[in-house]
Amino acid sequence: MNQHRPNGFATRAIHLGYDPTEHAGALTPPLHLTSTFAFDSVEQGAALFAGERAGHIYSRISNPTLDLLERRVADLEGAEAGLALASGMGAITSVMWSFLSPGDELVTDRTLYGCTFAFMRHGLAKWGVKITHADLTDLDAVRAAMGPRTRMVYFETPANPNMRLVDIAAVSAVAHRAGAMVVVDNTYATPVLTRPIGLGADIVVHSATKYMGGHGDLVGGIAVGRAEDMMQVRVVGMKDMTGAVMSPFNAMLVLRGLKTLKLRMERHCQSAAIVAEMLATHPGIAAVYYPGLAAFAQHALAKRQMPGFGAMIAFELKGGLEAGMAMMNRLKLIRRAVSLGDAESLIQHPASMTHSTYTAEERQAHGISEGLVRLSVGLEEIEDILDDLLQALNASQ
Ligand SMILES: CSC/C=C(/NCc1c(COP(=O)(O)O)cnc(C)c1O)C(=O)O
Repeated sequence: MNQHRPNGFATRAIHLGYDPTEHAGALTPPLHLTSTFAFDSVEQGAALFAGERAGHIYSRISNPTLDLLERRVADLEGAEAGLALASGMGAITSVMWSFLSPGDELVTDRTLYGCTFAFMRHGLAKWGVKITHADLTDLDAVRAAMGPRTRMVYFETPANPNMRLVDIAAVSAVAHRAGAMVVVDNTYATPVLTRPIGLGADIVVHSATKYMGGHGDLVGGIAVGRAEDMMQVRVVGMKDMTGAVMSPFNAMLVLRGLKTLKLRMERHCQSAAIVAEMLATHPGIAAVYYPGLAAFAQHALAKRQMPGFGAMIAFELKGGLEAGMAMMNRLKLIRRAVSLGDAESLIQHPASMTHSTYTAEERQAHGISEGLVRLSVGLEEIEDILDDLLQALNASQ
């Protein structure tokens, strides 16, 4: 991950787009806690509404604190423009509503975060969008899934919860040949480890709740892409259809999180690699899914697509669901909680929690086993993380 170059990632994450001399010398950007903006004149207000002048009208449309966050995240992702939203689901739904209409088709991977899966199956499908799940690791399957009305290909890489990877460049080439746009949920990797725009994606979405905020103290979402696409999501999907706007206060917290994102990801990845190696050799473990392990089915793609392998690990115990739940209940330091990407290590059971939106049959069909355990490796001392996992694992031996 050593991408040092003038104005490198960490430098831009701290400085891009803000000059203290333009704000009374304030080192940190001002927080614009305002719902609305006053006009010099009725004519100026009318010109702003007509789009004839640039400026702020109302904080459900835009806000100066959000502006800075949007510019910074777009830059870090290598995109033209960005949009800050109330949550990851706010970002995902605002993008989908902006570009999909009844009769359109959406091709998506076999593994998705539970609420994304539910939105597609029980939201979009109800409004006449055809959802096709395909194995996006098989390019022939992607080609076969593309139809005359396929408008969008959507996937997560690595995917929540079983760590499936998708070859962004390869799938984007197939999708673009078929006239479809590519939307990638980059929550698990972050732009530190993967920048899908540079690999062919048209739009990237994030749950900023996770690594970008990084401290478990906010819910937020991000979308980045071409300027005209982001304007479409801003004025159609977000402003009118979901209203899923980020608060300026949360934008300030995400701006603060971004300053240490690269530093935190380096530590997260370092610790996760050690934990994954321990799990892979522990007698009580039946399977470990971590892109950085040589035994990981898509390790070659992981090495090609990711300079670091992230901090999410999925694994199964030999005693299945019962052993997994007993182990999780014996943990003392690692918190039993959903969400991920926090300073605190978090562990949860997808089948009964984050992916309980799937039926048991759907989970089986989508590669989410009943006994799967998902671990978000935090920033505690690695010795303490290992001690907690080992005491919980060994008690069952
Ligand atoms: C109730 S479960 C807690 C949330 C979890 N995930 C969220 C998530 C979202 C949606 O992001 P928000 O709307 O900010 O939660 C989008 N994309 C991905 C890959 C995600 O993991 C979770 O614990 O897996």
